Amino acid sequence: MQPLPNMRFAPDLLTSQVALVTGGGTGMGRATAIEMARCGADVVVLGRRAEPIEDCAKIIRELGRKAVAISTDIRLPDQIDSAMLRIKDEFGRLDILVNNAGGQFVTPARELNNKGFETVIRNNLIGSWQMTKAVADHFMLEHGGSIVFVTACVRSGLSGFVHTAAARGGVLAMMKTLAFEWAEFGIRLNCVAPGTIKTEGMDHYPIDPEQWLKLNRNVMGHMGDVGDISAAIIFLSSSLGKFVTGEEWYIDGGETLHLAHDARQMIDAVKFSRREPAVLKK
Ligand SMILES: CCCCC/C=C/C(=O)SCCNC(=O)CCNC(=O)[C@H](O)C(C)(C)COP(=O)(O)OP(=O)(O)OC[C@H]1O[C@@H](n2cnc3c(N)ncnc32)[C@H](O)[C@@H]1OP(=O)(O)O
Ligand SMILES: NC(=O)C1=CN([C@@H]2O[C@H](COP(=O)(O)OP(=O)(O)OC[C@H]3O[C@@H](n4cnc5c(N)ncnc54)[C@H](OP(=O)(O)O)[C@@H]3O)[C@@H](O)[C@H]2O)C=CC1
Repeated sequence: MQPLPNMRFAPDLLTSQVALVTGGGTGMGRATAIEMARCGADVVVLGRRAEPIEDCAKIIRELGRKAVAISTDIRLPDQIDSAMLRIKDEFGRLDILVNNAGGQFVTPARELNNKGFETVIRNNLIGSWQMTKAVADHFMLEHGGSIVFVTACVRSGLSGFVHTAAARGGVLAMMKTLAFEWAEFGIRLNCVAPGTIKTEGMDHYPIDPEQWLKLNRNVMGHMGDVGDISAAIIFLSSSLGKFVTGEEWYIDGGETLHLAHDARQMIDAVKFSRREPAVLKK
């Protein structure tokens, strides 16, 4: 597990709020769940494996907040319904949903079969929809709330990840649609799109952090940390973001600035091309 980032917000920012973080046992979800508790929220930590979510809930309880860990697969509606009933029972309300759970694998599109594509769509798009709809039906259409989706930087596609590019693009369009439809119920929805963030999730990828840096070319020259993402999520979830809805926020260390043309290269191509282009050599 990574060390926790320093506290960034006022300790009463989320007082009286109940938050649910999917994928809350590890990585960015864990950091967000714990930071929300430090800001005064009670927290539901959700994920499939019991151990990481229980561990996170224990840390939150040690901070003096109420926390429950609920083992749930966001792809399974029956499990989601049970989770909602448990939350109603334990807390009576839910003010914040962070749709952070997700994952994918790297593959060229030509080698991806239909089952693999559907697997990632089910996890990263349909899972987020099911959680969002359940939370709205059970809680937020009645008393309002805030929903943040953790997506990815897919504005220009994402080579090697066609499945997740499609899923995250779908989440963005869904989020904007719901932000319009549900504004009248006091529900705000936004996306946070991380660039390359150092988490245990990265261990699933066949590449070390130094290689990642060469590939993603962010202008800061280092990976982000979980606190960079939790800070953005908490800003949007809390009263600090009360006038923000339907937005997508790239937290990527300037990774996507490379989409722009660098005219300095006309003057001195060698001096200014500081990094290798992100082309995977065969
Ligand atoms: C967004 C891009 C930015 C770059 C960096 C991003 C980093 C992160 O997001 S890190 C944090 C997220 N964590 C992960 O990504 C975790 C790693 N991935 C997974 O755990 C899994 O791949 C999964 C969650 C996406 C799917 O798991 P599961 O539902 O258990 O699916 P199966 O393993 O049963 O596979 C079903 C089906 O999918 C195809 N498939 C799975 N893995 C691969 C693979 N490595 N290569 C090609 N195809 C794969 C395949 O069709 C599988 O069916 P079978 O062949 O019958 O097993
Ligand atoms: N790290 C990065 O650079 C980037 C990450 N992202 C996305 O950000 C999010 C957080 O990633 P990160 O913290 O790095 O990685 P992690 O792998 O640490 O977090 C993913 C979490 O999601 C949970 N999860 C996955 N599938 C399901 C499911 N079907 N039901 C319930 N929980 C599930 C996992 O727990 P369990 O397996 O126990 O269910 C795990 O705790 C993910 O959606 C990821 O794809 C996007 C861009 C870049």
